[in-house]
Order: sequence, then C-alpha cells, then structure tokens
Amino acid sequence: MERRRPIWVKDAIEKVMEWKRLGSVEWISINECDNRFLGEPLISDHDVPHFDRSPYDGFAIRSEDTLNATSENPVCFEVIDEIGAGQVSPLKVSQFQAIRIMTGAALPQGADCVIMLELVKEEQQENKKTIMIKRKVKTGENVSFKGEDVKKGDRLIPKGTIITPGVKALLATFGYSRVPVIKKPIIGVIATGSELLDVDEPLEHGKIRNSNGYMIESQIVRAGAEVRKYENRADEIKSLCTAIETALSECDYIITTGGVSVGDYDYLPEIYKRLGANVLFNKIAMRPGSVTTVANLNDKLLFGLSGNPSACYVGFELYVRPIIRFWLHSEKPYLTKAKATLRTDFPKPNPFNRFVRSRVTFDMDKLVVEPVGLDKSNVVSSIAWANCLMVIPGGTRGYKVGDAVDVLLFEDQTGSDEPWIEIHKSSKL
Ligand SMILES: Nc1nc2c(c(=O)[nH]1)N[C@H]1C(S)=C(S)[C@@H](COP(=O)(O)OP(=O)(O)OC[C@H]3O[C@@H](n4cnc5c(N)ncnc54)[C@H](O)[C@@H]3O)O[C@H]1N2
Ligand code: MOO
Ligand SMILES: [Mg+2]
Repeated sequence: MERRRPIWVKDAIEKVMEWKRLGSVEWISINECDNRFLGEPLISDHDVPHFDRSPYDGFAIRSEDTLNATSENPVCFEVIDEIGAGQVSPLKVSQFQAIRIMTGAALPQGADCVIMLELVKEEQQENKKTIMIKRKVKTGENVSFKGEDVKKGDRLIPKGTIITPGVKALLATFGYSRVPVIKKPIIGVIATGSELLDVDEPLEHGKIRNSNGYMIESQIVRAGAEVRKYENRADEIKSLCTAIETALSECDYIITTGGVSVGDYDYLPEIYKRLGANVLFNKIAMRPGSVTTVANLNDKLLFGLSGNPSACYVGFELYVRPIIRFWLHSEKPYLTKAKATLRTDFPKPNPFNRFVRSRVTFDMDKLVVEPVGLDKSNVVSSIAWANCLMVIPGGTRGYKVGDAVDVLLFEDQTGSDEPWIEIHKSSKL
C-alpha cells in the first residue's frame, strides 16, 4: 500500500498559492453589490459636502453682527428668507439680517455662521419677522464646510475591499449606479460517496445525508465566490471522472468531498491519475484534514477535501478560502489571526498541529476562547457552534486555562496577509 508523505501546513498553503489567479472586473447594479469585492479603487471626484451647509435648524447670520450681543444687550436681526434642505436662497445676508435655515441647506451668501433655533427669541412685527440674539457667534460656528467630510481626489477605498453598508454609502455618494466588482470565481462542488442520501431522502441503515455539500456551498458563499452544484456521486470511477471533467470545463476551481484517503473505494487518487492532474500533496501534518489533497490540471485546482465533516470544513478554510480571496484581489486573503486566552484546560498532548473548532467571545477587554463539541474529525455538530479555529501547535503537551493561543476567525472580514505558520521544531511530520 502507498505510504503518504505528509508536508507542513505552511508548505501546503504555499503550494496551493502558487496557483493563485486574479479575477477580472465586471460592472453590476449598486442594488446587487453587497458583499462583493470592489474592482477599482474608490477615489472621490468631488468634495463632500460640495457646498458649505448648516448642520442645525437655525438662522444664518454674519458673526461680526453679534460682537456686542449679550443677555443684557440682545441684538435684533431681520429675517429676510426661509430655506429648507435642498433650497438655495437668492438673497445675500447683509448687516443685521438673518435667513431661517434648516439642517442640510446651503449657507446663503454673506453669512458665515449659524445660530440654533433654541438660542434665539423670534418676534413678528406686522409683516416683519425678527430674532433677538443674546450671545456672540464665532465665524464658522455651526457650519459644515465644503470638503470637511471628503476632499476631491481622496483615495477612499482600495480595490479588493468587501462592499459593506458603509462602502455602499460612499458608492452612492459618488454616483455609482453601476459598481465595478471582481467577477466571482465559480467553484464546482461534487460530494462523493455511495453512502450519501440527499437532504430530502429518508434515512436508511448504513446511509447518511450529504451534509458536506451544503456546508461547503455555504463556505464558498461566505468566502465571496459562486457555487456550481453538481449531483452527488457514488464511489464509481467512471462516472466520477466524467462529473469532474464536466465541472472542469464549467468552473474555475473544483471541490470534491470524500474518497481521498486510502480505502478501497477512495477513488480520487486514481481519478487524478486518469485526468493527468498533478497532485501537489495528499497528506498534511495537521488534524483534522490530514488527508486533504490538492491537484492542479492546467491552471485549475482540484481540491480533494476529506469526507469527514470537520476535516472537510477545516480543509476549505485553510486552503480554498485564500485562493478565493486572492482571486477577489484581497490583500489579506487568509483568515484573520488573533490571540485569545483559553477559558478551559486543553490537556491533550499534540504530536500534530491541531485546528480545534472553537468559539471566541469578548470578556470585557480581551478575547477568550474555548473548544466546542467533540474534537473528532468525523463529527458535524461542533461546526455549528464554532466561530474560529484554535491552533494547538504540534509538539506541545497541552494547555492550561489562561494560556494564550492563536485563533483564526471565520466571520471577521479583515483577513491576514499571511497564513498561520507552524514552528517546525518539535511537531511531527
Ligand atoms: N487506514 C486508514 N484509514 C483512514 C485514514 C488513514 O490514513 N488510513 N485516514 C482517516 C482520516 S484522517 C480521514 S479524515 C478519513 C478521510 O476519508 P475520505 O476523505 O476518504 O472520505 P470518505 O472515506 O469518503 O468518508 C469519510 C467519512 O465521511 C463521511 N462523509 C463522506 N462524505 C460526506 C458528506 N458529503 N456528508 C457527510 N459525511 C460524509 C463518510 O460517510 C465517512 O464516514 O479517512 C480516515 N480513514
Ligand atoms: O484527515 Mo483526518 O480528518 O486527519 O482526521
Ligand atoms: Mg475514505
């Protein structure tokens, strides 16, 4: 029987990333751009705001006219116009004149400050409106100046940034009814295994429902790519080979789950041979996911993820996600790394690097972490509670409450510019 040679996690990631590719740009409606990745840097083509405006409901006046205003000596101003946001007064504010102005309206000519409604006493004299002001107002007081938010020519958002609500607001501000985004890579998903039932089929003895396919689809969407779903395949070389060939012609990358280990019906290694694909590695010094296999055929990658659900999940996050994020022009394609404090003992000695499904939470000012559920590669239940992988480096004798550990976060969009890298010295290959 073939003995597989494991490689370090770091080397496996490097080998995968040698095949990284950059996606091209497409233009889509702003209504569809949420969570897409920006295809061009966003550079402002005008000041924001593009005119001086009032940040309050009040009166626009000349500060110099308030120099002598005190509560004992209030100064009277004549109200010559009234404007709401969107309106522009044709009049110029002259000595001891005021224009009633609402929040967001353009500051009228002649005025250099605004006094809030609450601070003046309004009076109606026959057909003349006046206000009494009892305090000095400084020049520029209560004015939102042209360009104070954004200056024309500012580089606001780099290419490859995920479009969040805030980024979308900027796109709208600068008139992008259509938005340049990176075209998503298309990832084909084929779940393999003669034991697999689909989600709507009743259970039978010895069979299980395909959960990996659905889980991976959801991981693909979270990473920012597009799923192309193929039928589940029984462990049968010919039909599997045909399915993968079809997927290769329709997708940028292919993910299979199951059939990559050394069992009698683990046909992926044979299929790679038949397709003429070049296997980059088929064993990694990590748990779970040690059997994760990646092969390239021309410029496409075939990710052979384990059938065991937790191994499959981890294999995706460590090896497929960065390929997707790089394609989307992210400068930080790897999972966000952080340090967290262990909330429980983790007494297992670890010959291999272990990526433990865990949950981080905030405890006042620090990040704390604890493993969730059963730490076995064939379990599905722990994945639902995990929001990170806690990394237990190989060669360690276990950890105690309060120890600091590395965590890789699933949901944080910041990312890292380099992956988690193992210290080789004491861990086993
Ligand atoms: N003699 C050895 N046996 C095994 C080794 C080994 O080195 N020597 N490695 C073990 C490890 S580690 C793992 S991980 C698994 C990997 O198995 P495969 O990737 O070949 O996957 P399968 O054999 O097809 O399935 C494994 C397991 O996962 C279940 N499965 C498969 N597909 C799905 C799916 N879509 N949804 C849910 N569950 C799925 C399947 O029923 C099996 O129970 O091999 C070990 N064995
Ligand atoms: O690849 Mo397996 O998941 O190492 O346990
Ligand atoms: Mg197997």
